Amino acid sequence: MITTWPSPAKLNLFLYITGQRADGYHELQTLFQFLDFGDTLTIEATQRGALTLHTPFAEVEDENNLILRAARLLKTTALADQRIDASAGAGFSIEKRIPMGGGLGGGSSNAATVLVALNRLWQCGYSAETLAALGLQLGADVPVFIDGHAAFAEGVGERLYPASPPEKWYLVAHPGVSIPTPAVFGDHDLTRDTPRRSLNQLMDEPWHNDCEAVVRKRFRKVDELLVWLLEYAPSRLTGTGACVFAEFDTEEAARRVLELAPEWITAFVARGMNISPLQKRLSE
Ligand SMILES: C[C@](O)(CO)[C@H](O)COP(=O)(O)OP(=O)(O)OC[C@H]1O[C@@H](n2ccc(N)nc2=O)[C@H](O)[C@@H]1O
Ligand SMILES: Nc1ncnc2c1ncn2[C@@H]1O[C@H](COP(=O)(O)OP(=O)(O)OP(=O)(O)O)[C@@H](O)[C@H]1O
Repeated sequence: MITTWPSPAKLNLFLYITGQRADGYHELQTLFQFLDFGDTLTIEATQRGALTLHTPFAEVEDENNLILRAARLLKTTALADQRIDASAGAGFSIEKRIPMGGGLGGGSSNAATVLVALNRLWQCGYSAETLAALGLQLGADVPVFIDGHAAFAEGVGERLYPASPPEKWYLVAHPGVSIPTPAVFGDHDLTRDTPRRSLNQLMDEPWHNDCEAVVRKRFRKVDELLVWLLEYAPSRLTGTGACVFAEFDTEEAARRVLELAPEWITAFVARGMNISPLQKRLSE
């Protein structure tokens, strides 16, 4: 049977770096919200054993593609736990809409959707907590996509507390450059000592992203994009970039600005969602 699954994008509505662990990873305080915009995965569970991506990416070898890495991880784990046998297989196709290296979490989201969907299709019976722990091996943002609820996150993003920020309309814009996460986390000038605050305190204060200054300094196009957007609405970087978002109370207001966008800007309008489209699909 062929099934289709949403793989939504996320925004980091704020992102603060409060320290660095001994292993080099950065301690964050961030607020995740999903978008009603994302990729669509088509998955066919088979009994032929193989895990196949029918729509390979030009930019990523199959071996490294998070779709297949997530599928392999679940298969190995479920085989070891004797929840499936070696004949469990799957074929995947994806309609990719989320720009890569954009700070919209596309790779993590694809991995989460694969874990959740195969857990259902292969009837592995793992809990969301177990899937999130597995997913964390693939990327820091996988757990929030599995959890499916907007969340305040601490640690490297693995300690999640459900949150319900306003579901605003966003103009999300891509400046045409791809920014690797390690390039930003490795920058000497990055602010790494923002004091930790409670969620209540954070919700009451204006929201920022500690990666923004470094990204604006290193990537002129991101700076130009923010200068342009800030004329119209409060705007920030998401994740480690390259995408930025401007927030609006209505879809019409966001679309009016979209129409004014210069040609070099790729942009779309989407709504913030506190329950992810994947979560909604699961409860159908
Ligand atoms: C910053 C966020 O975009 C917030 O949503 C994500 O936490 C980044 O997640 P991601 O792109 O999936 O990043 P990962 O693949 O987990 O990590 C890539 C690299 O970034 C650095 N990294 C990542 C996350 C983190 N909290 N501290 C780090 O220092 C590490 O060098 C790591 O090897
Ligand atoms: N299925 C996939 N979709 C997107 N990227 C993938 C996938 N598989 C592997 N990757 C690799 O992972 C990298 C990071 O992808 P991703 O889209 O998660 O980053 P991002 O948008 O910067 O998000 P964030 O930094 O917020 O996690 C890509 O640049 C790509 O090389």
